[in-house]
Amino acid sequence: WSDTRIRKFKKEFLFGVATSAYQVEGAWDTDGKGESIWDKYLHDHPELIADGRNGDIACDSYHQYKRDVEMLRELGVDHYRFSISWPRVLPTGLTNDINEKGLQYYDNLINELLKYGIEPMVTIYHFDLPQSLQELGGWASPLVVQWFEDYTRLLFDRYADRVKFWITINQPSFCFESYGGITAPGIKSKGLGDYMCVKHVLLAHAKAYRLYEKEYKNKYKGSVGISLSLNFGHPLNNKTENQEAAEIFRDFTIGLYMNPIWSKYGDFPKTVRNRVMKKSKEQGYEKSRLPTLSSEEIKLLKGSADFVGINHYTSVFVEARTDSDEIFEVPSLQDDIGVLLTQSDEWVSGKSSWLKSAPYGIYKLCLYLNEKYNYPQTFVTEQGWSTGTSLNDRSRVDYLREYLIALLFAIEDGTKVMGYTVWSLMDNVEWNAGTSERFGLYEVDFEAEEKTRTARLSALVYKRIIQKRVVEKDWTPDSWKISITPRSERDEL
Ligand SMILES: CCCCCCCCCCCCC/C=C/[C@@H](O)[C@@H](N)CO[C@@H]1O[C@H](CO)[C@@H](O)[C@H](O)[C@H]1O
Repeated sequence: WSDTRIRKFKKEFLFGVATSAYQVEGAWDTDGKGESIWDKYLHDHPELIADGRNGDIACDSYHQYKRDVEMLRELGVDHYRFSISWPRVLPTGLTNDINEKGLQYYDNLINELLKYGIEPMVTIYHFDLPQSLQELGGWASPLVVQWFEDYTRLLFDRYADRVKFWITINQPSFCFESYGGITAPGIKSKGLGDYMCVKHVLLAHAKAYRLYEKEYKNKYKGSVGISLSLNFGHPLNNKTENQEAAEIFRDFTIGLYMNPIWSKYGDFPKTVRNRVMKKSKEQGYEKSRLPTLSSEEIKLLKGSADFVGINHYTSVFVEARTDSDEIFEVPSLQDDIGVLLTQSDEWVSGKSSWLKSAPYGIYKLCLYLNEKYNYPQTFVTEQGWSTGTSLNDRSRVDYLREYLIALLFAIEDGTKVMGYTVWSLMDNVEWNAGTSERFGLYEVDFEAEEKTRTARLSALVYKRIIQKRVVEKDWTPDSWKISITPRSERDEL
């Protein structure tokens, strides 16, 4: 990015931060909340948590939500993306038992946000399925589509008058970790259960979208989208086989979710269907391990989103391999894709092993989506950087600035982006990594009873970017104290 022209985010561009219920709320069994798959998984397997800290208490946002909103006001954000815990509002997962105290908690949070002019952006599902539904088959069962629709209706009935941004599901690609035995519920069904899960997640999303479209949209005028994990695969070099390998990788990691909703003909990408079918036959399966979508399902899915939520953290290089079955488990997504992934040693590393900074990845991703899906409406719903504990998070500042600059270039080249959301407002429970990887603009002292939150350098820098709508590479704050800027003053800046 050598040219020095100053690029600005428009006034209507929304800046925000994100969290999710399991990662911040704590209060795992308070006020009638049911057990989630993450409660069970980490209670049963404490040895899997890097530093032994699970989500039982986390940031205690269930009790400290007013402090969370105060931090949002200090940052001066336009929106706050948070998720609703399904088992907190429906302890059995089904609507036979509605937990009023759970619903009240989100009422309070939403009202507190609106009181200060902060737009709530609600994720309906962020990985924490009620354990009782897991025992009935979870996301591998087709019944989950109806369960999800019933749960969603409850939320729309209760909150749609105040919530204008809805995200049905966070990252359907969770299926590959959940059914790869890596994350809750820890089921090992690679190349089979994971694909069933993807199909049902997409259908659940589409049903929720159609429900809003039919019964709530006219009245409340909100938008419903889905957040996808869209990291970018660059070919390792210009060799044709690596270019093709990168395209296959993108079909499996982007197209698998985007094609059914955003492509002209719908359905999973042809390359993915053909590849999994061929491998399945070779492996002795009569039918493809990738479930088919019926013509009604294709119709239901096509066009079922007002925006695509982009969760983008990093990039990979993709290299063609012919011997993938010797490297990866068979069957598995990795074997079906059949490529080798690497990251450059020159990319700065975050605290998470997979997280390296390659800002041009978001630019390339945006242009790829524009070309492939005809300039879809997007919203960056997550982007973030992990460190250890320190208030001086220079590497996060660099990461944020460089990615935002790359995003400005993508906007200039025609990408339709409504807003940007930093993961995360504060340090939280990073799933199996516990609190060993910190993603927060605010540091959280998990040892302290009140889970004290303190602004990091990145919080001050992000506040400044939001105020000025430009990314100033050399700006440093005079003091590390953060305080609330009244909205009226902010709007004058
Ligand atoms: C020499 C070895 C080289 C290996 C190179 C291969 C590395 C591939 C890495 C690709 C990235 C895969 C993992 C990506 C994960 C993220 O996209 C995912 N974690 C995003 O999920 C959200 O992230 C937040 C932070 O992790 C999380 O807290 C939040 O709940 C998720 O929504």
